[in-house]
Amino acid sequence: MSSDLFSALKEKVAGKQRKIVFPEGLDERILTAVSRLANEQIVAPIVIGNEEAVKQKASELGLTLPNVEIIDPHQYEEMDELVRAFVERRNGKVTEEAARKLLFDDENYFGTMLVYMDKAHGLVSGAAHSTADTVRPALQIIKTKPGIRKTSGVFIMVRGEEKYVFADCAINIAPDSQDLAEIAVESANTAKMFDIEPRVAMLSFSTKGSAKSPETEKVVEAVRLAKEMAPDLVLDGEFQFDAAFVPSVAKKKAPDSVIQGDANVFIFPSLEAGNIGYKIAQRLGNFEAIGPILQGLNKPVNDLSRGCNAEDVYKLTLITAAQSL
Ligand SMILES: CC(C)(COP(=O)(O)OP(=O)(O)OC[C@H]1O[C@@H](n2cnc3c(N)ncnc32)[C@H](O)[C@@H]1OP(=O)(O)O)[C@@H](O)C(=O)NCCC(=O)NCCS
Ligand SMILES: CC(=O)OP(=O)(O)O
Repeated sequence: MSSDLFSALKEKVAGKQRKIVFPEGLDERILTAVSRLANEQIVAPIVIGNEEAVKQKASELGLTLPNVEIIDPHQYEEMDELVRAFVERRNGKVTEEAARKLLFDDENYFGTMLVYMDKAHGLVSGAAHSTADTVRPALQIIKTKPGIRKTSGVFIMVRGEEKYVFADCAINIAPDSQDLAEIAVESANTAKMFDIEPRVAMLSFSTKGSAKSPETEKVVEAVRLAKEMAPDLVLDGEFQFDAAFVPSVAKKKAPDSVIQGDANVFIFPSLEAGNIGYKIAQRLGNFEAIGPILQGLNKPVNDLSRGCNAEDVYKLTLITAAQSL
């Protein structure tokens, strides 16, 4: 199923020559994926780094980089233009001197500015940087789409024929009810991009009032808000995971719900739950975890897990290119 999913994405982006920036030019996994993408002519990669060092590393790895653009921030002729635009975008929050230093020293800020300035269509980073360092430039510069308050990160969890969406597993540490409702609606939209007809479960440690606490009430309110935001969406909660996923348990715990153990989009109540939950499914349940895919940004920027391999980089790049169309 995972290979079907990616053949469809490949077909979608092939020939479109989407320019995707890779700030981590010296990472072996990144270079391996870039070489494959360039040789297959699926995207037009832009690698950030010292040209000689990147070429040397590629040659040590036995990789070719046909038609790969390598940009060294220290040699970049349009740096002044980037600095001016960055200062203007940050609107008083960064001085010219600090902006110049960030763009020279931090490849994620530099790469994100290339996307913001329409010199590239999307960015993939995070193989060697924490999520915070990878996404902060995007939150500050690219920002969220009109009508969306918060960006969030979903994983597509794939095992054989099974496909599920888990969110938020990457960004919002302590989402409130409004955040959770927005994450649910956005995740349902992302699910459709992967041919998943969304059936959304808002998760908790309680099912339909079996426990009451500020944590469970937060999810109950999120369900109410999400139904208001997207009345046609199949969505319910609050559910424990078994009530959302196992039909016989749903019959006992939530017999009147529209979800009868057949949810496929799972919204976790906190980042602790979401990040731990996806890694357990990945490492104990043998699910392939594709993502995190950031949703709600004006332009696609995606963050890899530092535990990724070259195949993960390749796949997240296909998703990034598809998001940019
Ligand atoms: C995402 C994260 C880095 C943002 O934290 P931060 O850098 O301290 O952010 P700040 O609160 O200083 O905000 C920086 C900017 O980002 C914006 N921002 C913060 N969170 C945002 C969100 N979820 N969506 C959109 N914008 C957001 C702020 O509005 C602010 O914009 P401004 O400077 O233009 O006013 C932080 O929430 C975080 O570390 N999350 C957990 C990441 C993680 O480790 N995940 C697990 C591994 S995947
Ligand atoms: C998504 C995620 O958990 O990223 P990392 O493993 O890099 O912290």
